[in-house]
Amino acid sequence: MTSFLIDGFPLGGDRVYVIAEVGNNHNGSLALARRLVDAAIEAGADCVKFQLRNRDALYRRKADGSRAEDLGVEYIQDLLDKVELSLDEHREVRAYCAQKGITYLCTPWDEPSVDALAGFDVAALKIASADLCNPYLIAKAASLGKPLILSTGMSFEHEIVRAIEQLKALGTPFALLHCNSAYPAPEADIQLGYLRRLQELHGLIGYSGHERGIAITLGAVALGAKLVERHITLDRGMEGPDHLASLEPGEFRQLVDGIRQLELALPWQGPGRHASQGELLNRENLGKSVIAARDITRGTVMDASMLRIASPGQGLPPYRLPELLGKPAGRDIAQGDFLFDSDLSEQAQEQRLAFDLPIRWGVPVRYHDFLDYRRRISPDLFEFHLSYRDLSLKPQPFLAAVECSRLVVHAPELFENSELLDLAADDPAYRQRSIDNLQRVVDATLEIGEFFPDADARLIVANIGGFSADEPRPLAMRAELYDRFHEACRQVDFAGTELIPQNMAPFPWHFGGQRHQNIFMMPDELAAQAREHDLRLCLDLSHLQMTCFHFGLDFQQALALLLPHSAHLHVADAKGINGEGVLMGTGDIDWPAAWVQIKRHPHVSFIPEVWQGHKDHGAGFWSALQFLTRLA
Ligand SMILES: C=C(OP(=O)(O)O)C(=O)O
Repeated sequence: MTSFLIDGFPLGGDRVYVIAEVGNNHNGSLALARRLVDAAIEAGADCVKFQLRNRDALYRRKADGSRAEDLGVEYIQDLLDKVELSLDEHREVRAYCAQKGITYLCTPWDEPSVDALAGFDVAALKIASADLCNPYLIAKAASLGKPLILSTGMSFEHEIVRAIEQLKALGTPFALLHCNSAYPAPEADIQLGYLRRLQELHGLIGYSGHERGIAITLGAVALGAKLVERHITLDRGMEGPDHLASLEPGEFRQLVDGIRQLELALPWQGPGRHASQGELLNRENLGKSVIAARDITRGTVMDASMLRIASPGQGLPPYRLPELLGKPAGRDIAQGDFLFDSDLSEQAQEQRLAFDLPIRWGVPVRYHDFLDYRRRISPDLFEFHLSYRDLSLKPQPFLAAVECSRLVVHAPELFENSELLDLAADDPAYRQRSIDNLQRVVDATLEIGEFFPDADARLIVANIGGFSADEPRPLAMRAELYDRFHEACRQVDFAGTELIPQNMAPFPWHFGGQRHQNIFMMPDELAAQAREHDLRLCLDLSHLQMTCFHFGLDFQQALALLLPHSAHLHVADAKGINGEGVLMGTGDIDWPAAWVQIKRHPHVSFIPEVWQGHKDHGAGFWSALQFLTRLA
């Protein structure tokens, strides 16, 4: 086991440990040292590190006390004369770090410095590259019983192996940092790929970088570095040995942000490659499928001339076309229709289906498939998912009267000119267009409503907006966003329809990409909105689960809070933060517990809203409804 804790931080996990190395960049000034601690905290570092030298012990002296050295050593010694902090000042810096709540680490450059740090209650010790080949200092540092971080710059592999063997024999937990000890280090000398070799030698590796910029250090993280050390300075132009190889605070912040992004991007849920939820959405829209090249009547044996490949990607993928050849069509397939898995089986399709469920249920439909569904099921409701194009169609040709006790219409998310519905938009003109669009949805709902004479309610589900592109809006803005939404609603003539805003997940997908949601997301806010504004909600359980997952909330508690305020449910499971709409039982929701709660609220209705449920004549919806029937 190579991982260990530094001050409670588990090294070796998904999160990278970021060390802001002050080294001597304080230039001997206690005030500057404190400012660098503040800058490191501000930049998001996990730890701030210093260097401690006992100059008498560290450097040799001739018998006469002189220190005549080569030019290079003399230059370094002269610089160090100017930039050291006294031991008392180091103690003050250590106390300042404790006060500010950031881990303090230090590199002792000699044995008396190890002794001094023994009194500092350090969480770990760093061994500089210059001491990797110094088993005496390594042994002395290990004697404190703390974990060690060792840099491997300026050394040869046999020296690294020797240090590893020494520490293993001592039983000291340690990490090894790949490093090139030039300040700044030329890119071509860094040999970042050596990280892979280092990882073979020892499982826990990191990178101590002295190059310019942040790209190479980010690359080190991509190659497996679990610790990263970079110098921090307030001004790269200052005099001192390390400033030129340091990052200024803004750059350090960019480095930390980049590392945190990589932490999200690097984990791989193998084996194999899985398409993400966002990709699946895009695959549906952009991908290709097998479709009928002409009308195929039931029983006709299919051959290549009857099939072709076209977009979108909602049917069988192109590489499965050969499986259909020689099979008799199990149904009448119209030219342009997708072919599905069910077209590969001999089983009769399109039989009627019935579900025995304790609350009112329905399925999502588009105008063009409504009559198909109506032939196969007798649900309590249909939920029409409208696109903005549908709003310019007359619904009459697509519909027939039904005896449903409820009508639900899902407003389009996207309108002309790629504009999302946003009743809380910053731009008043944009908001006005959203209001007008919502009014068009109301008008369409009234027309569809004529086919639902027995409906007790004509509900309009809407994702009402309040999202942002690059980052969440400040918390303090939420009240204003809600106010804008309510003001917008006052301008719509609902004419006997009822708007039920849908709760959203923290990162909704728009145009196949991720956004940040700011309102109608947190359970307590949703409940307060419903109470204070006499609103009923469309509660999307998959969104709710993702919200609870992201913010560490209890899903069942949130459900209990929101069911009394809900008119209608979208029922699907969710996995993690982005696995939206997965089939029940394949995600994170405890369904038996959720279903017991839902059954206590007979006023709600629901549709299964599982991802791609409509495909293959609603195969996903039927599985979802059967799953719930078994729970009921
Ligand atoms: C010089 C140091 O380390 P590195 O060799 O990683 O630059 C140090 O920790 O003081």
